[in-house]
Amino acid sequence: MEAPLQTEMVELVPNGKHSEGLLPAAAPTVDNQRVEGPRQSCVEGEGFLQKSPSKEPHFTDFEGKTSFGMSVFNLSNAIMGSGILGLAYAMANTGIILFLFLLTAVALLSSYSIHLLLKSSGIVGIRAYEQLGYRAFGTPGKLAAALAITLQNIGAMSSYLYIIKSELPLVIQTFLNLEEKTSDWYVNGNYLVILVSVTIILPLALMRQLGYLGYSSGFSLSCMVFFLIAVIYKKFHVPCPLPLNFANITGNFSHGEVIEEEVQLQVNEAAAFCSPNYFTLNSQTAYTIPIMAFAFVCHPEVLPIYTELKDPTKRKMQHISNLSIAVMYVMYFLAALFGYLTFYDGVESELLHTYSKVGPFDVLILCVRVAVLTAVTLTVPIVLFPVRRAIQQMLFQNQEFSWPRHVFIATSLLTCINLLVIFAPNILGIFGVIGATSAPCLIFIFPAIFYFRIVPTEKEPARSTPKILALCFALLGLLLMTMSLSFIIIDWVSGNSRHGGSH
Ligand SMILES: NC(=O)C[C@H](N)C(=O)O
Repeated sequence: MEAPLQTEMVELVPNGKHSEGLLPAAAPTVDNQRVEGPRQSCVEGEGFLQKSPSKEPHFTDFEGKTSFGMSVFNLSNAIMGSGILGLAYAMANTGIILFLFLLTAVALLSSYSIHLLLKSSGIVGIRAYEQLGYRAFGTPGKLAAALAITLQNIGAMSSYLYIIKSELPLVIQTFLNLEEKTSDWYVNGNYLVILVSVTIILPLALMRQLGYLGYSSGFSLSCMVFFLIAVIYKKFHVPCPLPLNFANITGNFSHGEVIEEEVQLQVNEAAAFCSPNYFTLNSQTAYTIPIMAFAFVCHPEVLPIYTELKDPTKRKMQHISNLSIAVMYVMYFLAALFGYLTFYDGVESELLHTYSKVGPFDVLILCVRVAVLTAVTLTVPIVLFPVRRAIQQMLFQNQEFSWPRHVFIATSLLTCINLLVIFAPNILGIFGVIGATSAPCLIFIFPAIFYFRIVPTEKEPARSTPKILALCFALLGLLLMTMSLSFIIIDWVSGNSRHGGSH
């Protein structure tokens, strides 16, 4: 890859975590009402996005260098993450048609919310999500946005560590040629996740600058493409029902003489199990919107990517967003469809883990596991950077850089996330809670209310169609959030979760 391209890439952090996203960039706005002070010299990772001092990043005079194509790549990278692993489960609980309808709706709404963000930022010349919050509602607005981003990133990190907890034991089991899972510590996900956190993630998270870690953004995206190809390939090579499922659904295989009707019944049951549902509703359907919302979150990265764009215009950035969302929409649908059509109702909330039913020694699945594990392990420290920065911004705003504080925040964050992952029964809880709280805030509620406040009434009166639409959008977000949260809580209380994949 050419040097200039690399420079552009390194400025972005994968899974939507831009290194500058949480900075109070010293961007004096056009009509200078609520603008934050100059950037703190103590901000970590400064070298990660070095600009010449004469060219203080300003939305209007900042000279972006990133091409259209590279921006599509960067934004796709920001969208794509662990969310893709939960979508097949969502399809199993909605049916193909309802899933397609909901996925389309979330993708379209996501694109509309980017439109709101771009329009608001165009008016005030701001290039970070929190700053829009600050501009709209002052410090509470900024804190709310920072909190939602922090929560979203903590959710993303937890889901990554959860993947380590569930997949690493399987990889080790395969390498050690163990047919059955033993109780040894080296195949215990909880120990392994702590081990990986301490030996790999913590040292990387302690770095002051991200440096080359930024390059792994492209790597994670390639791993997910590899994962998708494997899912499609496996659909045509994994039998349905799996011997395990068949035994489960028919139950009494070995009981005495099997009379002809029983055989027929079993065949019918197997056929019913292995035919797709087009429209289903059950208690787990409540997780669908949160999983999809989680999967489409990239909104904190849109403005930084816009700032980096060459010859930026709102229209161009909207095209970039629409294209990235469209590409991810296709990938998400294919992964969900083929994952579902491989296991049908037997699919687990973390699709990759479901392949352990196929057989522990499958080479293709082993390679996918190793690739995904490497990608998520490298992504955790990158996602941790903006969270630490947000915490520093919120709690230690005007203080110099301090190593003890730097180390303390990273260690505490990792400890909390480890505990969360060890005690979380499955990844669905993470997708559910984050997808029902911070994701709707970042996608629906905040862009709409920020827009409502930021666009001046002289330009668009409060009762103008775009503003009323924006308010309806915020209300829709609030409704989805309340509904999803209530259904998830009801599901927990009634304890009838049927998802697999716990360890
Ligand atoms: N960027 C994020 O916060 C989550 C990402 N959309 C994912 O699916 O993992």
